[in-house]
Amino acid sequence: MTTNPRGLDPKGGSNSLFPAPNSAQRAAPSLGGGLAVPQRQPRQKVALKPGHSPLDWAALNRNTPKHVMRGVPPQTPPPHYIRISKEELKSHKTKEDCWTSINGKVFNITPYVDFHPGGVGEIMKCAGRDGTALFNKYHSWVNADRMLENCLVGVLSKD
Ligand code: HEM
Repeated sequence: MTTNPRGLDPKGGSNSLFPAPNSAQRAAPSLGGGLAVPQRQPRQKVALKPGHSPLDWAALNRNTPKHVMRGVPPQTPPPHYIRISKEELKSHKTKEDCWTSINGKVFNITPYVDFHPGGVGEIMKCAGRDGTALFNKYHSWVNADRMLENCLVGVLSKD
């Protein structure tokens, strides 16, 4: 049987494998030559409580008044008027009353904690303090501003 130059068999026979079984473009099965492919640890999946998917989080945001998500009285001025000191931030560090700061913004993450795909233990590491570095270490691609927009309490003061 003849094959074309790329080793493809137009009739789809056993020669049609591409890349060819011994090609350098294939990942090496293990030891013994070929390309070395770094083996990643399997992702540790966290089981969230029922009703805590990202879609449920979106629904909660749609159906809950903003001041409730912010955890503030209804007449509280909008977030850009509210300055929050580090001391004040520190006083909100329990699961029932949990704030964190990311990129200078202070969020009430109390309603979000049980929705966190990385688990409660992980997100609580940023409770009551600036969580920017931890946040970026694990998932700099996640858009916290968007995900937590209704939970924005105010702005972290510089002093
Ligand atoms: C308010 C802060 C946070 C928000 C909004 C947030 C949000 C998220 C989101 C959306 C994911 C899913 C990402 C994906 O599947 O691509 C995730 C996963 C994760 N988060 Fe967070 N997170 C926050 C804080 C933290 C902190 C402080 C830590 C660590 C100390 C952390 C550790 C993780 C880990 C380990 C995962 C799992 C990553 C994986 O499945 O590979 N997160 N988080």
